[in-house]
Amino acid sequence: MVTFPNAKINIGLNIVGKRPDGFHNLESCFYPVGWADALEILPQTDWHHQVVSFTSSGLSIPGNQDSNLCLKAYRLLAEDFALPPVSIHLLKAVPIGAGLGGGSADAAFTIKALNQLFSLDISTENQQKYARSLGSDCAFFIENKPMYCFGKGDQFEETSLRLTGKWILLVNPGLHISTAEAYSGITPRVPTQDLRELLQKPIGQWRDFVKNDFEESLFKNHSVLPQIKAKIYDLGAQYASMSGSGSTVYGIFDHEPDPANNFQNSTVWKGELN
Ligand SMILES: C[C@@](CO)(OP(=O)(O)O)[C@H](O)COP(=O)(O)OP(=O)(O)OC[C@H]1O[C@@H](n2ccc(N)nc2=O)[C@H](O)[C@@H]1O
Ligand SMILES: Nc1ncnc2c1ncn2[C@@H]1O[C@H](COP(=O)(O)OP(=O)(O)O)[C@@H](O)[C@H]1O
Repeated sequence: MVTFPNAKINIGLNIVGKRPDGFHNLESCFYPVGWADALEILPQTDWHHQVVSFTSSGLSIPGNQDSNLCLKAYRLLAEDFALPPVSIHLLKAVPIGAGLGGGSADAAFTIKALNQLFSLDISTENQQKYARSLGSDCAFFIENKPMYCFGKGDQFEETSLRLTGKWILLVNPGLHISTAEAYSGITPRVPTQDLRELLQKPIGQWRDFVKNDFEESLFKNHSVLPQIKAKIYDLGAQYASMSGSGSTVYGIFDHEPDPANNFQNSTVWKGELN
């Protein structure tokens, strides 16, 4: 089976408080985008095949293969189900440590693929429970549709926000910002305006109201980030922001953008939103 674990963007991201478990409570709208890895999971009938093998190609993934989130997801399900041996191959295309949730998507799509491949009959809710234990934004990718998220980013409320047909431009300057590092630069605060209400305003007004709390500290330390954001607005974006804990900056357009030579040394992706 081949599936395509896609990235997400954060539209608005408020870090509202620190939790007793050391994590932070946040409020954000998570929106799926088309930039994706390719994940192949093949059942192995060969009796001497090891229980699970993992290989990857494309972008190189930091850390050893054994800690890959796809393997972690397999092993997690194997605690509760008699899973047949499989070989997993991941073609990594979504930048890593980029605020796009790429690793979390791989984990969630592994859970979904194993569930389907072996007819495990795990409910959506229980798939989300498994995903939650692998990463805070992992559960989002089980349903993989626009959601207002809160708690650790692992609790959801339906949103009517749809940007179908709009264009998105994603610019990743290759700066690896670890999520833990980004959170350490934040002073949490409860926002004065409810993000759900702000997102009901016309998209052209979001610029003044819809904020990503990580921008303040990270833009100070990494000047390339505000430069990219300004260029995206220059290209005619209706709204631009950094996604998650960075370093990807995105723009939403009502037409196909032409990034031309504006973003040398960055990886650029564009596509239509669903
Ligand atoms: C910032 C966000 C916003 O969407 O996205 P990304 O930038 O990673 O895409 C998420 O909160 C990232 O979630 P995720 O990447 O799954 O985080 P995890 O692996 O669970 O945690 C990594 C580290 O980030 C910090 N962390 C994470 C989530 C959270 N709600 N509070 C935290 O303080 C903790 O220090 C934790 O050890
Ligand atoms: N399949 C995977 N894809 C990307 N990163 C992975 C994967 N498996 C494990 N990781 C680890 O997760 C880290 C990326 O997590 P994070 O900083 O939250 O980035 P992202 O924004 O891509 O979710 C990497 O440093 C890497 O060591």
